[in-house]
Amino acid sequence: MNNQETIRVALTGNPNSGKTTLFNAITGEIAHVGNWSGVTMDKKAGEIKENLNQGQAEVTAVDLPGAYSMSPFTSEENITKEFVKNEDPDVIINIVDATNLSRSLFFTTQLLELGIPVVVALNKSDLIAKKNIDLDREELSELLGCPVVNTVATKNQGLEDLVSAVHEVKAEEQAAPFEAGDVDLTDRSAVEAADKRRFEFVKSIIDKVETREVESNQQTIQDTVDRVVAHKWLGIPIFAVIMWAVFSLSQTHVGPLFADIFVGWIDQLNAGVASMLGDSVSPVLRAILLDGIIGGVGAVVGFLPLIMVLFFLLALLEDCGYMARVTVVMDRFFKKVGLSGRSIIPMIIGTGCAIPGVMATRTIKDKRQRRTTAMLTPFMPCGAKLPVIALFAGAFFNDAGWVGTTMYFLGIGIIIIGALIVRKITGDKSTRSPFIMELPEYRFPSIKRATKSMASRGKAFVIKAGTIILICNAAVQIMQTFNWQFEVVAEGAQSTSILASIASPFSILLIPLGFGAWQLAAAAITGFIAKENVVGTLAVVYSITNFINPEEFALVGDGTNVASVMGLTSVAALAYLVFNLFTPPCFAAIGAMNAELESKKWLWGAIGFQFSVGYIASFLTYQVGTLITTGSLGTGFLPGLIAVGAMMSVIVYFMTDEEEVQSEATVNA
Ligand SMILES: Nc1nc2c(ncn2[C@@H]2O[C@H](COP(=O)(O)OP(=O)(O)OP(=O)(O)O)[C@@H](O)[C@H]2O)c(=O)[nH]1
Ligand SMILES: [Mg+2]
Repeated sequence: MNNQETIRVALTGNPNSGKTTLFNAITGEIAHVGNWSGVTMDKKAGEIKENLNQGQAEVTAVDLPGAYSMSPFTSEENITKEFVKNEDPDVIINIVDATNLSRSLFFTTQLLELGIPVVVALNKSDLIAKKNIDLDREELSELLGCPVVNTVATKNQGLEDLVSAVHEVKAEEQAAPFEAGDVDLTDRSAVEAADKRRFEFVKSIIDKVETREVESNQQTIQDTVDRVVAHKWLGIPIFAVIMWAVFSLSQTHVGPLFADIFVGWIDQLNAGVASMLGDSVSPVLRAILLDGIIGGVGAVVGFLPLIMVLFFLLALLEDCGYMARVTVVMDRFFKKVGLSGRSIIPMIIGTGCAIPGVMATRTIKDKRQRRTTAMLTPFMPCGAKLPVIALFAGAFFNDAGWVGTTMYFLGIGIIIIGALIVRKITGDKSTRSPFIMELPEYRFPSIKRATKSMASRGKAFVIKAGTIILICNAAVQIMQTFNWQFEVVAEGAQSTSILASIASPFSILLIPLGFGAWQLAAAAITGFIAKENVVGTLAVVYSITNFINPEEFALVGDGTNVASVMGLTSVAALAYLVFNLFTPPCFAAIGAMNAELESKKWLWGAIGFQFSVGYIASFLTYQVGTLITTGSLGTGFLPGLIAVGAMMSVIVYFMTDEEEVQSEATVNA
């Protein structure tokens, strides 16, 4: 083999076997790892680190989505299948979960039939002893006819051996231990018969190389925990309590301590720039710089510590294996409303950011389920919405942890109702594909992994604040400073500014929701560019530089003036929060929806639906809330009722539209 050439290595294996972890370990990249199946959606390439490679030919590794077999099943498995078949890698590293051999070797034997040299990485080999499994690695290597290397990807163990095995086999001929022979792939029963023979072959290997003790103590404990945590009813209140704890910790206890320091810095920066500018610059420019850019961005960035604490805690929950249990609890409800259990993963990813969440719907085979999931995923409150939640919980509700928790559960509730409505609209003809979520073992969560996950999300947040949020705040400040004749608006005549005149017509629509002020409408509108903008714009339009009170070590609470400046009742504030969280997501997420929905009709339907849902939920929050707290209905009840009624009738009209159902039926026929 020519030493100058690059060797292309494909990393393949079952979902959750540790492909991405291994990929990161050998290349030094930082692709996303998650403790459940289906995390990687697309292939990703990277160079293997020098020190592992001992000066041999360069090696490019490609991380692929997990697959159980070579037969096309869902689209992410297709990526794997197509890559292996078309791109003809020089070597395949098959990552096998050493604790789950019986499920993995089926795919391994298929890979060995391709005529491409294979190296098996027996990953997670640290867990073998813990689970009282005995594996004869040499025997396995003999029976498969390919090198088998023990690895622990999380601890960088076995990587040198793995890479040198790759160099050893790269030009080797390997004989497949099992040949399926010529199978007519269109003949279902022939394929099934071939699969059966393969399973028997795999079983014969397992019998020879593996001995398992029946059930370890640890597994029994794990089962007991699962019986409670993943219980069909108990699981929900447990989830609620855990989310509440996460919000309370990040928002009331730990987060504000860091936020305080942060806000101190922003204050200093503001003062520093102010004195630097002196009186030399015009007051308009001064306002744009200090109030618009530093004030607006600072108001958003001030929430960064809170969000990082929250992300850290969520990463811990994911890493210890708890989040996978939540999917089991939710699966029951999702199946009932015509979604697949697979829909849960996009939604959990969506709690970080709706864009990768929507993209993750690609793993759903059924088109209708995929589209429904893509249009409903943005209802999960994403990271960008957290500052908005934090601001309103702080300013109006004394940092209560229930505010965030309620928003999460409201999101889940809307998704379930939304799924029902979409099913009714499209007519449910699809078969329910079975969803097997392999529950990962509980384990002690890694502080390091959680820190990394937090840091990468924090970094994305800061980059966004320094770019798009900054530009928006500057624009908002300018539009607020000038009127259409480009004259500086006078004190007291703020309603003549460009911003006010654009936002005012919209604010009329918002009167029945309890917040018909142009400032609030403007913040909601900029929120469509990025949801953090809601906070930034509010800071600019109300000239509040900090939402976090440095003196009190806390978010703005009772004592401060944010609530009174906005002139909202608590109920109206809650309605405003609901409106911002549950109307359509930011434009970037809408772009992702467009890509996954693959239909303009679905896209506009989805946006219309999201807007109606947000409006109706907000209307109900304000009107019912006002009725309960004051004994009478809020302002604009009647026009609001008419608007809500109109939206609902459009939805109901589509739900009962026979033609729609028929066209679906012909497609299925
Ligand atoms: N104990 C142990 N855990 C591991 C090891 N390698 C990976 N893991 C864990 O296994 C889980 C799955 O890892 P990923 O790298 O995301 O798995 P993947 O194969 O890329 O999964 P998909 O992309 O979903 O197909 C993560 O929680 C890892 O921390 C290992 O060697 N030992
Ligand atoms: Mg992966």
